Amino acid sequence: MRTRYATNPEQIPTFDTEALRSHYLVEDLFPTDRVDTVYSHEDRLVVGGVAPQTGTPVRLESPDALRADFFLQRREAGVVNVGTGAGVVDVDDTRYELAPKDVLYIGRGTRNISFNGSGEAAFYLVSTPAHASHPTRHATLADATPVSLGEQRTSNERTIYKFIHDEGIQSCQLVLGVTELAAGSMWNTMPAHIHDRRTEVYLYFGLEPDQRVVHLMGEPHQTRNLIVADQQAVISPCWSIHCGFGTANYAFVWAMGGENTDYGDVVPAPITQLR
Ligand SMILES: O=C(O)C(=O)C[C@H](O)C(=O)CO
Ligand SMILES: [Zn+2]
Repeated sequence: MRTRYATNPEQIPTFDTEALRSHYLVEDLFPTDRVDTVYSHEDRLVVGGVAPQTGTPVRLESPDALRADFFLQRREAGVVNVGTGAGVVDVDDTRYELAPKDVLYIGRGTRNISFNGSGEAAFYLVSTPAHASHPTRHATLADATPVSLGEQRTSNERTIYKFIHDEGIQSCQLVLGVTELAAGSMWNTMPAHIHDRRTEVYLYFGLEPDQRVVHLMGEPHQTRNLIVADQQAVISPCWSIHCGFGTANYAFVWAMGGENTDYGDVVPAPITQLR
């Protein structure tokens, strides 16, 4: 398990490109037949990934840093298949087949979780501390709450699929969904926003290997950029905007943890005030 400590917006002017990347960008998150995890001290979010290849079940072990008997002893998790084909997640005695972009919410107290696939599935995991146990739920894009935003004129036409939120799959604090950009639209989350009560992580996927997303972060009056490749994540502290534009089409998983599960609890960062 890798660790990322929390940062303060006053540090941003002192960070060069490498410092920005080492604090906020998560690379190499999908090793073959092994689960990798990153523990962020921003709201204690854990992100993880695995690309199961051989058909052998890959078990989610509890890293020492959690000091737990099993990974979800005091946590809940959302899993999204960000690969190109189906894969299987075994949760205790139940088997879930996840098509690309399917989501599985796994409640606190679940002891045994393993990932199976033969090369096409890639499982992304986001976990937050949990004080109660909610039922495990599998959902497809068709089950999610879709919200259409943006327009072609501003190159930000997109559909936001909300899966885990206060009016969808119930959780303690995890909020999670998937956003798809319309063909020809490049901007996500523009106009941007911040949410002081929640940390957010974006995981970009479905981007061709030779293309990139330019992700903007920082306080609205002091922005920076990170150049992000396919299947890489960006940690966004509560004081930071999080938006980006791709050099080609892409999708992303957004996931939050913190004070509430109210998707709408955001403060807009108007385009004209960005610097
Ligand atoms: O394109 C968008 O706009 C988003 O997907 C925004 C995210 O859902 C988000 O940042 C939620 O706080
Ligand atoms: Zn947000």
